[in-house]
Amino acid sequence: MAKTSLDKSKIKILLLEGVHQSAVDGFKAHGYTNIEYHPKSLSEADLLEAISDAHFVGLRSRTQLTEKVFAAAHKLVAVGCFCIGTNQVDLDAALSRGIPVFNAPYSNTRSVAELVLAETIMLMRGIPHKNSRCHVGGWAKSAKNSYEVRGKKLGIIGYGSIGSQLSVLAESLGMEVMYYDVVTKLAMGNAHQVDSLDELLSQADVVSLHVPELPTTKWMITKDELSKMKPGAHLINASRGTVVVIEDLAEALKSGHLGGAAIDVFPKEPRGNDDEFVTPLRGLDNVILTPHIGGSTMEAQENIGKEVSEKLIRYSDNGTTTFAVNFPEVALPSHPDKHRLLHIHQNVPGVMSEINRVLSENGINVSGQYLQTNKAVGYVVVDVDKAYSHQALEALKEVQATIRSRVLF
Ligand SMILES: NC(=O)c1ccc[n+]([C@@H]2O[C@H](COP(=O)([O-])OP(=O)(O)OC[C@H]3O[C@@H](n4cnc5c(N)ncnc54)[C@H](O)[C@@H]3O)[C@@H](O)[C@H]2O)c1
Ligand SMILES: O=C(O)[C@H](O)COP(=O)(O)O
Repeated sequence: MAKTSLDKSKIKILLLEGVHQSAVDGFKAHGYTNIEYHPKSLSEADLLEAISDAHFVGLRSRTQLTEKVFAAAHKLVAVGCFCIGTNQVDLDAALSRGIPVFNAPYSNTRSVAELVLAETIMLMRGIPHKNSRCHVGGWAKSAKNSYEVRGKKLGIIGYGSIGSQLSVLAESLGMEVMYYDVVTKLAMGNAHQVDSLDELLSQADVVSLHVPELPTTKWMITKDELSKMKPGAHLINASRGTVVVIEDLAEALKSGHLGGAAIDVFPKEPRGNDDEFVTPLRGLDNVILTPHIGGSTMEAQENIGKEVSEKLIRYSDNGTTTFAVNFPEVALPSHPDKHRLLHIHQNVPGVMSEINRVLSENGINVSGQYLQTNKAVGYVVVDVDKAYSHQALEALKEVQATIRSRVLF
């Protein structure tokens, strides 16, 4: 008799880095009960073991999914980044194995923008120093180097989801906003785009970084860029730790060239809350240090948990890949009364005709077919009568250039 439902208890979901309970609830509500949950990231050795029989993995910014890890993940079907950044995942290694990667591109953007706005005010008022004096019994009551943000210049590097929201919030406080981006971006309110990074650095009272980690943003801010900032200006980085050469920043702060900094992300971050945090910025009382919590609010984490688990569940149940960051995007209708075959192959000429040939040679009637490709990979979805799905899957496996195929009941 044809199988009509998948045994979801056999599908292992590996959740790392304390992703929100909303993700666990989402999986369970859809019948996925085999969930291995870890409140922090795993060492590489533990990760290799845990992922070896996992079908889905959910992680945040700390876990590195390298080529080596993918090579050990023999059953992996999809990856969920429960955050914005996907730089911790080797997206090409995933793609070459037919593994889509999903993320949550918007859910924590407001949280980051709010934090940066607050830090802008704190830095302009010299609060880090005043706060630390009070904590040791001092009393630094003074207006020296303490300014309103109204009328001051905020320079935003990277005017995407976070940068543009920050722009609106900062303007509501009367700040003049300028931004630098490699793409021409529509200005929010009265903000204006500048032509070069140098132009922004030389004018802004506060510079805030909101670029993704890319080869082109790696070590984007070195002592050269810092030296171009106005004396007494402040730097905020809540993007990625590899964007700023942290030793150079420490020097610029110690020399007094910069007035202060607020740093949320670091080239080296501890694996969990029990590990020591080491940075040359420790002990500088004009610096706000936060443990990569720009997006860590209850609202953001709950929303991210729901959003990414939904994307993984939709892919698992129905094959839909919309909003995958590395994979051909296919939005699929439900498939009542049919079985659905998913076929992922290298994107070379002739695969579609071969698929249709093997299906027709096996006498399989196709009731729906969907295709999308990107540069490297093609993704074909075929709906067939239930009685034929096993035979069709075997036939599809014979197609040359197949990376993987599976059936949804
Ligand atoms: N601290 C945290 O907890 C936290 C939370 C969320 C996101 N982030 C980080 O913030 C980054 C930005 O988030 P987003 O949602 O605004 O991303 P986004 O993709 O919406 O925007 C990024 C912008 O940077 C621009 N850009 C790319 N390269 C550039 C360059 N060399 N110079 C100038 N501009 C450049 C892009 O054109 C884009 O407009 C994420 O990639 C992530 O790494 C950190
Ligand atoms: O990319 C992101 O969304 C942020 O860096 C947040 O990462 P986290 O989930 O590890 O806090």
